[in-house]
Amino acid sequence: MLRTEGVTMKFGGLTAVSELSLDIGKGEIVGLIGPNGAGKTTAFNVITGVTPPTEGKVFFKGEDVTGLARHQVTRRGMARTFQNIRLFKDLSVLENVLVGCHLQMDSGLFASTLHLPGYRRKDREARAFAMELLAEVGLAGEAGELAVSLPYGKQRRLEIARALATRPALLLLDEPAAGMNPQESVELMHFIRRIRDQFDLTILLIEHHMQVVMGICQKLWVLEYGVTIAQGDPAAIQRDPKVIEAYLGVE
Ligand SMILES: Nc1ncnc2c1ncn2[C@@H]1O[C@H](COP(=O)(O)OP(=O)(O)OP(=O)(O)O)[C@@H](O)[C@H]1O
Repeated sequence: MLRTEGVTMKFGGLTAVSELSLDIGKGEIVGLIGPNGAGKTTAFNVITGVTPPTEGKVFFKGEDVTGLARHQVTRRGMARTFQNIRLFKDLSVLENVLVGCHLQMDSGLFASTLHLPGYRRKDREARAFAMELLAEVGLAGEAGELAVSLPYGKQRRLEIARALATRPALLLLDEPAAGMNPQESVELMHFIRRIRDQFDLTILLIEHHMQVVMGICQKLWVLEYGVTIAQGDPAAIQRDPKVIEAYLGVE
């Protein structure tokens, strides 16, 4: 589903990501972990087309998507959430999800401005789909409220619903458990597994919360200063001396 070949990202003299080679199969839940500043978010930015890599290639569903713009990557079925929640604060919960739906709709500005019949039908369908997604993430009752009025955990779910609205095959989650208590984290694990099954997703997540990482990821890549220091299943990673020293030891 997703493969990167020797992806390197340099900012001036700093190598934020060095020769990262990921290989993620359809339906897998995979974790990208490492201490602060290890290059995880930079890797997400390269994969999702925010910045082209300095070197290396990104393949998505077998296609070379290196250097494509963000909207082109979205169209091909990749969606993400952000470490710092990025919702449209002045829009309602429903409208936030509709933004995601419209990113995937192919009617142009012309049709939408003139409110042509085809557009109106698509708009109705988008609203129905958005309401379905809100029901899935447990926010149907809050559809008309302002996004900013939701408590933190619900804003995270809304961000995921908006990402799902683009009908992705691959979902990238940047620290989905950030700021959650242990009970919320357990619920989040069930939630992530459920949406993976229900929406036929492949999931790549960045997470510091070890209980979540070890609980749901089938495979892990561990970065330190941009370098991949370990890769494998959670049990092997937990035993890896380099990982213990670099990361788990300081938890
Ligand atoms: N646009 C940029 N310009 C210059 N340096 C950058 C830029 N983006 C990231 N960096 C640097 O690249 C390194 C990796 O940062 P990145 O945010 O990818 O790490 P991270 O693993 O996501 O960290 P965290 O867990 O704190 O989010 C850091 O040293 C950071 O300061």
